[in-house]
Amino acid sequence: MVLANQRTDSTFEEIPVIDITDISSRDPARRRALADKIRDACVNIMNHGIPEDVITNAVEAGKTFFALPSESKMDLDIHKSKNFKGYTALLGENTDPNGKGDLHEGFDIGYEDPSGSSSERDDGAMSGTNVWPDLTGFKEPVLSYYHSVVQLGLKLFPIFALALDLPENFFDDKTTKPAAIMRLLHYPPQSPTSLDNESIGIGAHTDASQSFCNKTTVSALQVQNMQGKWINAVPIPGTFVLNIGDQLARWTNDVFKSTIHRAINTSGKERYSIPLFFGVDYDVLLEPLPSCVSPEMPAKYEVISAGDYVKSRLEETYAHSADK
Ligand SMILES: O=C(O)CCC(=O)C(=O)O
Ligand SMILES: [Fe+2]
Repeated sequence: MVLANQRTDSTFEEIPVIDITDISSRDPARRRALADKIRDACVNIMNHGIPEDVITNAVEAGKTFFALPSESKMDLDIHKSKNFKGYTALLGENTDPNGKGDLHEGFDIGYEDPSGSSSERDDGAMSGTNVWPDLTGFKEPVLSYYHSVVQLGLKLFPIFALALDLPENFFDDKTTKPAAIMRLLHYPPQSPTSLDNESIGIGAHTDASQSFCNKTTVSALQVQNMQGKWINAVPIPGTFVLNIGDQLARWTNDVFKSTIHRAINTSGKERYSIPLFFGVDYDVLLEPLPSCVSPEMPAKYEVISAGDYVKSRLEETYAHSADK
C-alpha cells in the first residue's frame, strides 16, 4: 500500500513532539497535515486540551488509593471481577511472556456513565461493571480524567482515518460506545544494579489498543525503535505519549506499527502513571482494510471482534496470577 505521504520506517533517536491544536481545525488541509505526523508509532502530543488539574487530581487519587493497606486493595482483586476491573498487586500482571511478573501495582476501570449510574452496559465479551474502593474523593477525579481522555481518543480516530487515506468519518460508526480501559499505576523504585535477574516495572510489550499515557515527571518509559534500540521517553511537562496499538496494526496489516515499550523505574522515586487504552467498539470486527492487503502483502491477522481480542490479551497478561 502506498499512502499519499508514506512515512519512512522509524529509526527515531528521540520521541517527536507534535502540537495537535489542528485536531479541531476547520481547514481540511491542516487536519490532513496533522494526520501525516501522527502515524509514527509513538509521539508526544502537546496542546491536547486536557486541563492540568484534571490530570493532577487523578494522579493524587491514585496515590491515595495505593497508600491503602494491602487487605483493602485486595478486596478489589482484579481476578474476582468480571472482565478485569479492579486491583492488581505487585507482580500480578506479566506483560512480557518471558518475564516473571511486572513491578507495578494497578487499578483498572472500564466505561462508566459520567453521572455515576451503575447500570451495566452491554459490552459483549468485555461486559462487566467497575469496582470502587470506599475512598472519599476518589471516584469523581478518576472518572473525570477517564472521560476527558476518551474524548481526546475519539477526536483522533478521524485523524487516523485521514492518515490511511480513508474518509474522515470511516471510524465514526465503529466508535459509538467508548471501549476504553484506564489504569492507575504505581511503580516502586527499583535498583539499577540487579535488572537482569529481577522484574522490571512493565515488561516489553505492545498495547492491544491505542494508548495515551500522561507524562509523569518520573522517567521510566522506554520505546523501541525499528532497529531494536530502547529510546527513553523523557518527561515533557504538559504532553501525553500516544502509542499506536495492535488494533491499528491489525486494521492496517502492519502498515501502522504497534509500539513496543516497557518501563523501568530506576529513578529512586515512586512513579504514578495513568495510561488509557482506546479502541473501536467491542462488537466491531478488526478486519484488514482492503487497501492494506495485496498478493505481496497477504493478511497477517485473523479477523476477530475487538471485544474478543482485548479479552484474550487481558487473559494472557493475568494468567500467571489467576490461581494465587
Ligand atoms: O506507565 C507507563 O508509562 C506505561 C504503562 C504501559 O505501558 C501499560 O500499562 O501498558
Ligand atoms: Fe503499554
